[in-house]
Amino acid sequence: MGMKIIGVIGAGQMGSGIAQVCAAAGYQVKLSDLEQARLDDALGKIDQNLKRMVARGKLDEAAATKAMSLIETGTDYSIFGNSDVVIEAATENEEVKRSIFKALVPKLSPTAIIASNTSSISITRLASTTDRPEKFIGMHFMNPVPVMQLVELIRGIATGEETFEKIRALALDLGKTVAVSEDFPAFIVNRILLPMINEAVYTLYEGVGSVEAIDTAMKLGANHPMGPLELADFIGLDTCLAVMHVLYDGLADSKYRPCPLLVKYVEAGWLGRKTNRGFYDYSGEKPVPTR
Ligand SMILES: CC(=O)CC(=O)SCCNC(=O)CCNC(=O)[C@H](O)C(C)(C)COP(=O)(O)OP(=O)(O)OC[C@H]1O[C@@H](n2cnc3c(N)ncnc32)[C@H](O)[C@@H]1OP(=O)(O)O
Ligand SMILES: NC(=O)C1=CN([C@@H]2O[C@H](COP(=O)(O)OP(=O)(O)OC[C@H]3O[C@@H](n4cnc5c(N)ncnc54)[C@H](OP(=O)(O)O)[C@@H]3O)[C@@H](O)[C@H]2O)C=CC1
Repeated sequence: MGMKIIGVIGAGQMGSGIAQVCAAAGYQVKLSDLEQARLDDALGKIDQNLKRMVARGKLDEAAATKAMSLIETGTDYSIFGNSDVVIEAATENEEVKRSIFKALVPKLSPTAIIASNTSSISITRLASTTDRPEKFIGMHFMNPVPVMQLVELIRGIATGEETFEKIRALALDLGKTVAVSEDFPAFIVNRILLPMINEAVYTLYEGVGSVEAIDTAMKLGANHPMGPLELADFIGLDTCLAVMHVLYDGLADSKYRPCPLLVKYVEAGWLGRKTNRGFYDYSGEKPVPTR
């Protein structure tokens, strides 16, 4: 039986993007977060994105209206009772994810798959906190979800082949391309990308270049679509730091040491675009470098 109903936990930038692409592909979507206000924000953002796609001729109006009508929100996990798969996209924190799975599992149908969009945390370890490690998998979308082509798939040690095939088919049906990673800290993309971003923060910290110089250098010198500091702000500095901690702890190599300046920004609550301040200040019309 094919999948029909997809649950999404966490309505931040990733959860809302995942909900959008699933609904646009015709799946029924159940989206949850801690606060209804956050869910209303997410619905607003999804609606805006779909309307932009209509304006650019990428989607017809009826399809956008249909997609919006397929998304149901709620703050209680009972909305996931008939979901075929639940994709967890809450904050990058192992304790948060563990407590979500603990509360979620009793509400699920026994056949439901749990997929985590974690950027870095061991799928094997997360799976072991549930009653269904063979039905647990890493399904790692990239940001912005509607635009980025890749989904990384990560099998935990116990992930069943049927689970893997179902989730691979889902990713393909969403129009994505799959790359398979083994279950090691931060998988493939973030094992490579986040140390680069962390190094860019060290480059700033040591005074090698200004925010603007570093981002201009990498955009024009290496043809990256965004500079590394702009990208860090886009990902969220809390998420960047969390991934560096997982790399540092999981691989026990000092080369993954989080830059103290990154730590300080997160401690200040300067998390990037989502808080209007990170390496850039986003409160005005155009982002302004802060160093
Ligand atoms: C941390 C992790 O675990 C893993 C990660 O995700 S790491 C982050 C991975 N992502 C990246 O590296 C992104 C790097 N940046 C880029 O590729 C580009 O800057 C970008 C695609 C985000 C924007 O591209 P751009 O050419 O500068 O901007 P723009 O022309 O405005 O956008 C291109 C298209 O994307 C759409 N778009 C841009 N941002 C969007 C968003 N947040 N949501 C939905 N659509 C978006 C635009 O509407 C536009 O669509 P059209 O072609 O229909 O006009
Ligand atoms: N940012 C990125 O570029 C990428 C991130 N990811 C991963 O996706 C996940 C989400 O990241 P992202 O969307 O950026 O983060 P955001 O901070 O934008 O969103 C996280 C959301 O989860 C909510 N949340 C926190 N705790 C719970 C809970 N117990 N139950 C339900 N919801 C909860 C948060 O609510 P509140 O704000 O109220 O705490 C927030 O709305 C993380 O695992 C991250 O590593 C994966 C790929 C790319």
